Amino acid sequence: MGMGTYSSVVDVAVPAPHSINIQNGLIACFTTALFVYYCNFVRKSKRNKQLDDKTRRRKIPGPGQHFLGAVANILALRDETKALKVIENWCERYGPVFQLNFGPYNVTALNCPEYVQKLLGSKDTNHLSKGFIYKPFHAFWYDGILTSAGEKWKSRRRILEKHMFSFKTLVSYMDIFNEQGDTLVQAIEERLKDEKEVGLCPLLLDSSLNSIINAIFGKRLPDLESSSNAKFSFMEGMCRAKELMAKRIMTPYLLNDLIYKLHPFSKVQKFLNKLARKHVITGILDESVEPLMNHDEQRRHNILKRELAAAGVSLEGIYEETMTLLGAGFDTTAHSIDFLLFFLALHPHHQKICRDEVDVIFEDVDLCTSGALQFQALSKLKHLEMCVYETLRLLPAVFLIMRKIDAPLQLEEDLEIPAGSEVAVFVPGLHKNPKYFPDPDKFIPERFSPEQSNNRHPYVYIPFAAGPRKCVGYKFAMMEMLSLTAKLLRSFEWETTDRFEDVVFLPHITYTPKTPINFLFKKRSVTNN
Ligand code: HEM
Repeated sequence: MGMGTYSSVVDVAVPAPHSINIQNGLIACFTTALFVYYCNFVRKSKRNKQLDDKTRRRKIPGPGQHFLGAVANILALRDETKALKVIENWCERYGPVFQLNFGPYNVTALNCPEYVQKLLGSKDTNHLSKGFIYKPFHAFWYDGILTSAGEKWKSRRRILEKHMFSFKTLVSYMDIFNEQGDTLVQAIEERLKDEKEVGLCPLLLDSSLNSIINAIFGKRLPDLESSSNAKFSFMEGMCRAKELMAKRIMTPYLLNDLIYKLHPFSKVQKFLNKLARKHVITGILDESVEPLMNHDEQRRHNILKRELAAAGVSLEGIYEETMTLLGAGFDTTAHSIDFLLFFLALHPHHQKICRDEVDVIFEDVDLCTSGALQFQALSKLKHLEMCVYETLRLLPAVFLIMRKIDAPLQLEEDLEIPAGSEVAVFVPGLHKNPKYFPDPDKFIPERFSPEQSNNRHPYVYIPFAAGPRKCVGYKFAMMEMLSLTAKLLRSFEWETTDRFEDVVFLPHITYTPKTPINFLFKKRSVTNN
């Protein structure tokens, strides 16, 4: 979400003067709401204790297992610049399973591949619903495939897999990634005229949002923004929505509907929702706004709308899936590319191996025609692919996965997580476990060579999750990361003045650098066939 680029959600302050009237009545309402929240908290704590006594036979350790633990844990995570490190430390300290009270929520964290497989690999529909942290997502993406469950989730997922992410459709996206790669190269060249150091985050966010909009609708960001006539850009709205979601998750009393309704954040949410609707309905879902399209784009044109409508999904349903795909796919991929370029800058030796690999491809007319990478070229980028995997191991954009289980989850003979529990997987807990990845903080792409990864447990490395709810866009994201980085490797060499240990990552739904990572690019002189 490029927080160095976009100002904080608190200063959105867009719905200005009359919001002050609301705040006058707010203090009285807030006291009432706090009381309701407290009652709810006591009720839930009692219920959790009953569940514990009834079903668990083994005592599970964890931070804050005392009278004020729920509050102590909130305080421990309050500083967002340290929150990710705090959870990493808990994972290291408490081992394969631990218990965590977070305000009124009692969370069981699974932290070893065997247990994680039991949860994420389960096909039992009672284990597929999402946990409480997804509540703020509903406010913006409604009940789209990321948050929905049951039959609705199953049928929509089937449609997306069949029509948007099938092998044939994925191959047709290569023209999008080529176009975005060339645009990115040009944009960097432009920036180099005035600036020595370039932060790529805003360019990458634009690029990945464009890729998804083009893939789903055969349109581009300017099509969407010019037709809607809104003052705030769509991108700015999306970034602020994510920041607001993150703030709500980290402040659990805001997950209470009554308190949230009275809080100024809900006003900001309404404003952002109105903005998104304006952009998306008039800019992309409205067929009367016809963009300029090439042949592939015409074939794909409004693929999501067409296929969902054919399955009887209403316009509202199409809107929620559109927002879900745009929201789930844009900053995850953009930040991952930013991190990959950062690691390649910090490790010039790996950058060189990747560039040599890319040069061979660009000089082969079957794999790269007139500078356009062909789909089959991507499978030749072996070292680059390992670098992508290693980047996603060290900085998995989606660091937390949660389920609310509606049936007990048996982990061991004497260890059962009761129905109704909130169960979490903190991805870096697995990815940084030295038992599976020796020297876990080091960037060593060779860990993902076939020889080194063949015997690894399949649930120890899960940047795209795993099992039935694995990321539906993971192949799309991999293609995008490989193609864009290949284009950059062909056109530039780069370094960075930043040190890894100085970059602060914030838990803003996805791993987000607090300030932009800066690059020093040097243009290469190469001519493409
Ligand atoms: C590097 C890029 C990406 C990463 C690391 C990533 C990671 C993930 C993870 C870990 C999940 C599981 C979340 C959970 O169960 O709570 C997920 C789900 C999802 N992702 Fe991605 N993702 C990426 C890119 C994309 C892209 C490009 C799209 C769409 C174009 C996308 C769409 C989705 C959707 C719709 C889901 C929900 C799937 C379901 O619940 O059935 N993601 N992603």
